Amino acid sequence: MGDLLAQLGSVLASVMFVWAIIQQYFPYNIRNFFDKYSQRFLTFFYPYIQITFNEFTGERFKRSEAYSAIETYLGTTSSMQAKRFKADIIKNNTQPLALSMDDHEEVADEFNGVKVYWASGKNILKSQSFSFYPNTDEKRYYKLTFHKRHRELIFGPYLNHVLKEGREIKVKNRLRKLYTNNGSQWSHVVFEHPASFQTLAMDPVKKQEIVDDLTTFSNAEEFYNRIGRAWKRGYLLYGPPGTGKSTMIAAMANFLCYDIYDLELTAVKDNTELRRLLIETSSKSIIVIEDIDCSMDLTGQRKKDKEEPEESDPAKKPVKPPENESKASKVTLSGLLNFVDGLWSACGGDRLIVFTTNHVEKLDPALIRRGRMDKHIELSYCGFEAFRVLARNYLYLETHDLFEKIRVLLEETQMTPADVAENLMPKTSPADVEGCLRSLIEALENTKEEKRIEEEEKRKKESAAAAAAVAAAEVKDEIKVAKPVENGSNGSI
Ligand SMILES: Nc1ncnc2c1ncn2[C@@H]1O[C@H](COP(=O)(O)OP(=O)(O)OP(=O)(O)O)[C@@H](O)[C@H]1O
Ligand SMILES: [Mg+2]
Repeated sequence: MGDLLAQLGSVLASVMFVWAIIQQYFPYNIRNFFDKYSQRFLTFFYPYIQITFNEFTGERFKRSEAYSAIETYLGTTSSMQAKRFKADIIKNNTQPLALSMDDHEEVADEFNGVKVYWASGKNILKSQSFSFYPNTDEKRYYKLTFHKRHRELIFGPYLNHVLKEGREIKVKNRLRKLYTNNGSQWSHVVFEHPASFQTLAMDPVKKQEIVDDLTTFSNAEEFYNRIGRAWKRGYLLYGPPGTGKSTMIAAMANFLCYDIYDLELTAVKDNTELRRLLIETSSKSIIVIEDIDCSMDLTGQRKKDKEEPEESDPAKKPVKPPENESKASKVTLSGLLNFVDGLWSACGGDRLIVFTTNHVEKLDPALIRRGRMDKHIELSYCGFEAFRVLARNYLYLETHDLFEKIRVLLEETQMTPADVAENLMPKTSPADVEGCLRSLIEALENTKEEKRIEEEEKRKKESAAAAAAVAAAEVKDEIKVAKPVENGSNGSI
């Protein structure tokens, strides 16, 4: 055995020596020829295919999108196999670190029962210039190896799967942003609102319906392409103040991992500026216009139209800004309609457009028709199920003897989730659970009493008005009865 190894060693040494001579002294053409045929010879016996994904392709400074998607994908796939990782901090609620496998690691992956191998590596190019701090030029790559009989599966579905998954994980891990417009420019901060659908207090059936709708929408790129519609969806959230409209938007953004563009319509000069702002929004984002009835006077346009006949198309008429606005915003209803579903609204990827309002009845029907605002969601006063979510969030409470009383009171009164939440907010540490529930009961009873007094006064006023009307009618009748007598007496004279 020892002899055999010694012989093998000497053969290898000879081959390497000959190869070194060839490299040194043979002209380039011959070397190339030799390379080509040795490769062919090898592939004849070697049944595996290899694909290399370089970190930088073409322009040196632009990182390859495929490389970074693969890096992210392998970060999750390799976490159970690789032994050395590179870690980067990401500020994400669920995961603080993004892992990717370190150089010269190899992991296996499986797709439809086919095994493939990913290896990471790097080429180091020596720097030509002399420096005390040698500047090595590292070129990283991933190498995918698989059997040639799976060529079609790997080139098509598998690589698509890797790139799609990688991009999706990347979107989830990135820091999300909250943009707002300062005139025609978007500026942003990091979006860190902690709201989620778990903490949102509303009827669970309705909540699940919204979650399902969002999930279906975010996965429906092919469907929207097939039916020939732009991949976007409009939500109208309406309800009294403090019922969770803004909170729901934050929950939607966290659920889908989308950025938020909070559009301040009164700061937009005209329709052109509005369109420019739209074009600058990125895909996978939620465009929000809060309190749409306050930011624009869209409401009375059709009515005012009759008073001001000079502009025949109501949609073209400039929107009147609130009275204290010195600069008139020339955004029109038609400009806004185009923003929501005109040709420009289709550029870029998936987008949600969300309007919120306290007065849905004031909005122009054209603005909120299906197709523009596909889903109308009413956020209303706190019901018992919504209360239970708040009790769980604020007091870690699943059930309590006082719940039944609260259920009855909630049915009899109208209190917003914001008010209920304020009463449940612990004022001591540890929380005085019973005290919080009693303070809520007291608040509910006060609201009930106020409502009763209000209704009684209303009833009194109504009955007083009715009595006054009856008295007036009686006086009228008396006059009518008296008149013929007067006439009769006059006639007789
Ligand atoms: N449904 C809800 N679930 C959980 N918290 C809620 C809910 N509604 C209101 N809140 C609480 O009340 C506060 C106000 O809610 P939010 O700002 O979402 O109301 P809104 O409907 O947007 O009101 P407005 O119409 O005045 O803008 C939030 O900070 C949130 O903590
Ligand atoms: Mg709000």
